[in-house]
Amino acid sequence: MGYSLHLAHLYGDLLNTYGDIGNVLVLEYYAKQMGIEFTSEIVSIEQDFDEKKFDLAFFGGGQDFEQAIVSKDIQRMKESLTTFIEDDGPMLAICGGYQLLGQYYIGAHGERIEGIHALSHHTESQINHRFIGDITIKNEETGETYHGFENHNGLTFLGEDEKPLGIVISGNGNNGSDKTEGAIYKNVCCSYFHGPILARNGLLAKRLLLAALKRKYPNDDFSKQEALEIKATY
Ligand SMILES: NC(=O)CC[C@H](N)C(=O)O
Repeated sequence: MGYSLHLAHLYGDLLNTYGDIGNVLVLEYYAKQMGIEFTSEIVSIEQDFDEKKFDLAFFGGGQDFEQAIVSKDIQRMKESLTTFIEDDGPMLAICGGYQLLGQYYIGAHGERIEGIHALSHHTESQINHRFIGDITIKNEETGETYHGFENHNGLTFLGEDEKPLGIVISGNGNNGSDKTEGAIYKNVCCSYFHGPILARNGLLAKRLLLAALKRKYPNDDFSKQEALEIKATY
């Protein structure tokens, strides 16, 4: 049987800090090795997100200026994106995208940039400071270590129903104080990692692809795809 996955690249023309689009290329790269036909399309300003059309979604990072534009437009998609997430749709959200899935983000000039409230975290602002540099974290459940580069003003605080993507080994992470980095809620995976995150952490790409396959083809056996070996690339 031939497998296919179709990805929504949310605001891919506006939010693409440090080549976040590379995450889509990496998903395509591993999908090919797993025998999956992989396609993607950008869903942006004034377009609709049809939750039945997509098997996974990617939402990249951006600067406050672009984020404010996206914040206004994305409220139209609040319902369909929330339905997708609650229905176990796999999604990867980075930095600005991560912030916009949550309650709100206070920008560098104190402005409130509204999120879609699909996830329970919220993001405050640092005063005249950014977290910039290399970062390493470890996911406590899988034991996997992830490497990346962070550059953000926002200080994110997780909600009670969210788990961190990892515990900070070196670097700052969500807020520099509670040792958490990123968020996991259902099949949504959020992080401040640029790099792009999946180019340096192929195991995470594999997890997202497997989640999408299992959700779309619930009766199939994916042990062959699970066996795909991914070499460390960081
Ligand atoms: N790199 C980003 O996506 C940055 C997100 C946001 N503008 C911040 O500074 O926190």
